[in-house]
Order: sequence, then structure tokens, then C-alpha cells
Amino acid sequence: MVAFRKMHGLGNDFVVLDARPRPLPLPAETVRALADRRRGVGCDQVIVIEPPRSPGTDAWMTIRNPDGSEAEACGNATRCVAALLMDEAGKDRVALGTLGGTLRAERRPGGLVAVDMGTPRLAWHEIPLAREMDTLHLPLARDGVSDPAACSMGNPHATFFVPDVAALDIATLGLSLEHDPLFPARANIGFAQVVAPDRIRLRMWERGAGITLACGSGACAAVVNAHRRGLAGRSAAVVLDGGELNIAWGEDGRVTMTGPVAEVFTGVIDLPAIAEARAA
Ligand SMILES: N[C@H](CCC[C@H](N)C(=O)O)C(=O)O
Repeated sequence: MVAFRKMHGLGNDFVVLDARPRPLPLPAETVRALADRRRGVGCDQVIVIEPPRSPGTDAWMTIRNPDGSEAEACGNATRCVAALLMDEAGKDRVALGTLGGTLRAERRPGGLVAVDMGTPRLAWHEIPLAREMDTLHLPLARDGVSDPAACSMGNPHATFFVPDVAALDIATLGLSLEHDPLFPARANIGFAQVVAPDRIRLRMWERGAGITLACGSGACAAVVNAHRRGLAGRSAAVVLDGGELNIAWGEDGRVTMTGPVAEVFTGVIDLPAIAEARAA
């Protein structure tokens, strides 16, 4: 049996496992079973805390999508795991190693957590895209949306700017765009309505997960891409279905994301058993 914590950031929810005491091999079918909202615990991502892999970091964080794929970044989960580690150690700041780089987090008033999400990667091959092009204007369109901007926060993001996010069929658009051949590693798809230079309404289709109530890296990408397009300032409140994140793209090039965290319940689970039961 393995203990887990159920956490979320603005409703973007996670099953958090702790593999620091001992390795926790997670084959794709086990991740899919854990994330299954009817036959498992249910979550948007499975997060595994592992021993640190580089000096100066407190732990390593592995991010798995419900389809079993691994992601390089997860802003909302980073806040949750950072809060967990700070509470555990009685510290006010921690550093987490991820595939997307080292992320430093610290407590903010009101139970909020701020994460330095690093510098966005803006070149076509860093997103990555299938061929050389201007990442500010991608030749991509579907019903009613076109001309997105792209950047990477460690994970790939395309942001479409639209007049009314409520009018879009995100499920249909998102599924098709995530798998467009322009994105050799697929992509997270954001639909952003710039309400004001410091306020963006954002709905997300996440790579490997589908529609989520919030996406931290997606919120960072939306502010970066909006600013690059001259549509917003360097900081903005990003209003997602699940609530608001504060995003600031500093003059130093680094993006800071600030938002809440929540732990809902804990439990124990037999990982091999749920994978077998789901496969039955
Ligand atoms: N689906 C994303 C990972 C989770 C990102 C999101 N939950 C966040 O808060 O950043 C990807 O495959 O890149």
C-alpha cells in the first residue's frame, strides 16, 4: 500500500506520491489508473516527490499526465509540493528540481505561494515546433481561432487570443490543436481574452489531460505571449475557470507565479491492484 495526498491549485488537481523513502516505479498504466476519475483516485496530474538530484535543491518533482505522459513543468503542482515541503521542514522557501529546470518557491501572505518559473523559451526549436518560424505568429487555425503565439515554460504552450473565451468549443478545438503536426511534442493550448493590460481571462486545454480548471504554466505563457504581442503589460491577473493567478514577467526575464494551494485529503492505495482492476 502507498500513501498519497490529494491536492489542488485552483481546482487543477493532483495525486501526490512521496518516493523519497523508496523508489516508486510508475508504469503508464498505473498513472492512468490513478488519474481515472471513476476507477481510480482521479486527478489532472500524478506528482511524485523524489530525492534531490542536484545540490541546492530540496527534492525532485516528476509530473505525469493522466495519459501516462511525462511533463517538464506544472505550475500549480509546484506550488502544492513547495507548500508541503515548506510545512514539513518549517522553512519559508524551497527549491525543486524538474525536467524544466530548478524552480524556487517561497511563502507569501495569506497562505499563497510564489514560484520563480524561470525564463520562457521563445525560439521555435525550444517550444518545440516542427520547423523554423516566428513563434509570435504561428500559421495555425481552426474554427474561429487563428494566429497563436507560442513559448515554452519548460513545457510547450500555444496561446490563442480571442474576443470571447465563453463562445469557444474548447474540447473540440483543444484536442485537435494539441495533436497538430506543428507540435512534435504536442502542446498545451490556451485561449486568452485580454480584458485589460493587467487582466487576462484564460481557458486551458492541457496536453495529455484535456480541459482543466487552471494551468499555472499556461497562465505564465499567456502573460508572456500577450506581452510579446503588445496586448498586455509585464504582469497580470490571469482569471482561470478555477480562480486567479498573479503572473509577473520580470525585467530580469524570469516569470513569477503566485497563487493558492489546497490539500483536500490523504489516503493509501494498492498501486498494482488498481492498474490490474482497470485493465480487467
Ligand atoms: N499538461 C501539462 C503539465 C501540467 C501543467 C499544468 N497543470 C500547470 O499547472 O502548469 C503538460 O503536459 O505540459
